[in-house]
Amino acid sequence: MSTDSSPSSSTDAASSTPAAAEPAGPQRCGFIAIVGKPNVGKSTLLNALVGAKVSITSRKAQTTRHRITGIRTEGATQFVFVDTPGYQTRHGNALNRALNKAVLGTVGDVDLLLFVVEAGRFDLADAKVLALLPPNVPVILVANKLDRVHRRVEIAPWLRSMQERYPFAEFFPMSAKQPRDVQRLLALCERYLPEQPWMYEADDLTDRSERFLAGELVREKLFRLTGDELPYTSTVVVDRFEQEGELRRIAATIIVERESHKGIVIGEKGERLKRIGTETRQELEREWGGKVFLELWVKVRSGWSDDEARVRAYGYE
Ligand SMILES: Nc1nc2c(ncn2[C@@H]2O[C@H](COP(=O)(O)OP(=O)(O)OP(=O)(O)O)[C@@H](O)[C@H]2O)c(=O)[nH]1
Repeated sequence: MSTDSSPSSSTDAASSTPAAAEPAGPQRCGFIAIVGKPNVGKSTLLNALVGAKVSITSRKAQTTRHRITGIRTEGATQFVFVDTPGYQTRHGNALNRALNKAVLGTVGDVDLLLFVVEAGRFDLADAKVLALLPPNVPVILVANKLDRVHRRVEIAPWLRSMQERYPFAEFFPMSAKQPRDVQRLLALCERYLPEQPWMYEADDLTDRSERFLAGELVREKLFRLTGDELPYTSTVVVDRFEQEGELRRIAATIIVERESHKGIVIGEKGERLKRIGTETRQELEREWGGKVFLELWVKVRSGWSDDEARVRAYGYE
């Protein structure tokens, strides 16, 4: 079993090569999917690996619904990351069927899988994701949130028990919040990517549009600021995105299932909705370096998550 606590000198060299330098060897490029049950830290890890905010994070489970590609180019290697929605097993409605399809569609055609769990833990929800992994793709077990494990001696026997569950290619205990761990994981991933020309420009971060990012950020603020009050079936649709010089005009609608949820989103005297808007606008302005005009609406569409056609219309398939 390799726990990769001591990366070889060749990977050290690769990880310390500045991104701008002319790559020495042949180009490498490949797809990496990050999978795992909700809330294990997939989005945090993706952002850390890419080195920029491309996927939203939240303490609330189930915030990532779309496939998001983050790209990192370092030395001669281009890592193309694919984030997947948390695998949903509790409900069988149309929204969840679409989510599960997205997971299955993503994992089959990648070069490497990062299966993320919380270090020292493995439960039924983890097992259900593990059961979906295709046998022909190498899988690194990422035991995340190691900083939360107080009794480190228990990690070795836990890793051995994990070894019996699946033929993992590597075992990697880490914390997605620890930059040194992230850099070591990147070096490890590099070894699994094929020699082939890059698919993107060296400075591309994501192939998702600004419009998409705007919707994701509204969703992030929505869930952050409503805590556990709002069910995950609420969503955001960007109705309008226009750019005039440095100014972006955005109109978005938060869609909820019940009148009572609408009240939660709007808050007392409209305070909460206002805060969701302000925080989103400020973050987008920082990200793009230009002014943003953001209009937010809240609409009730009861039963939308049970309606296949609507789920498709909102972009989940
Ligand atoms: N202490 C600690 N917390 C972490 C670490 N990685 C992630 N977290 C926290 O765990 C929570 C969930 O992280 P996310 O990145 O949103 O998890 P996710 O797996 O993408 O969640 P879904 O989108 O629901 O599938 C957040 O509060 C993170 O800050 C870590 O290494 N250590």
